[in-house]
Amino acid sequence: MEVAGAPIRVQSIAEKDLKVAVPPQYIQPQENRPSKPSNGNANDHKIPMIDLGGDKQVDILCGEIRSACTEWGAFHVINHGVSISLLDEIRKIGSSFFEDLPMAEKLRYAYDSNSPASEGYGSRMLVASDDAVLDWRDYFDHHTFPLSRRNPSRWPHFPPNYREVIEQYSDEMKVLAVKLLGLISTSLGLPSSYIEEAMGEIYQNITVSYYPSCPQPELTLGLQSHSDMGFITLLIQQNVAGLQVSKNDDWVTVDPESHAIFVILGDQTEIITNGVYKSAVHRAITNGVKARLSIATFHDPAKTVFVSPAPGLNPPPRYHEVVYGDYVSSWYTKGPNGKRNIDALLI
Ligand SMILES: O=C(O)CCC(=O)C(=O)O
Ligand SMILES: [Fe+2]
Repeated sequence: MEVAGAPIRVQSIAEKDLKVAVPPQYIQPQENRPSKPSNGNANDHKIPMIDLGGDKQVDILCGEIRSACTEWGAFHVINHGVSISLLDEIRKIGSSFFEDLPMAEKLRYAYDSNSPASEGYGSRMLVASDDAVLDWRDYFDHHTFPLSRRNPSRWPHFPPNYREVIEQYSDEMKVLAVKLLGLISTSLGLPSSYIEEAMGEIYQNITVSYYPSCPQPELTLGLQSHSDMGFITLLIQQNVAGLQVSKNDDWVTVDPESHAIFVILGDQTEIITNGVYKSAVHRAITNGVKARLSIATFHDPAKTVFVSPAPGLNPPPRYHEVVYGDYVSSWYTKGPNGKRNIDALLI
């Protein structure tokens, strides 16, 4: 945890005269360091791109979703219904907050280091213990749904349209998330509202992550390997690559596609689909020359919701029922460590 009154952000480390070496807390053990990504042209390394627009038949669309979810647990979507200008706008206000505001101004929005997953500007979301290796990342987390959690006065006041853009983006991403959860349910022969109803009220967070350029990208990670805890994450990147998805013991780089939205299945989707669809293990690497920006929109259930495999799907049940709040607590105490948390639920 941070020392009160002395918050450290990766951006301030990167801007000091540390041009040649990163502080030791950021150096990953050998086995976690990013080796050369093999992102060849082989078909099994091509992340699916699904077109949601047009008048494609639902069974064709669901076939594409099923194959992407089975093989990857992640896929790009285009013609998703969110305007491209809104994607551009949120990328713009996100980088402006990190790059145009002085550190002292940004720190006025610092998250509460005593409460895990609190809203605001931080750098240590996934740190389970004091000796954990640190991610080369700063972020701003916004609580956006349910509306009772949404309080734009806690978000940046610069650039002036920042809060308005986040609100609009939040609303549009929720619509897309519900649509995708419907298609995912249908693609498994479940009623289209199955997952949405099992989730109950949707809890949505938007995390803008900023990865300053790093003097030793070969030794560090922007974000350690993990799967997301909730149901579905919708992610966009700016033009610098860095997100990687694990596939057959290899890391595949996700190309930043400016018009597309990247869909990542979380652990609760793996549980409810009884493992037919697996959550995607992913991480972010750093860049030696350029800073990188991503915006991830998470969709989770309330902490009191029980999640269990849909009856009759791929029997017998392979996961224990879990109370979502317990799952989150275990994640924050033990750290993500790949998929260790969901593995603990395997029957
Ligand atoms: O920066 C990225 O592309 C990954 C972000 C991510 O995986 C997360 O915030 O959970
Ligand atoms: Fe993630």
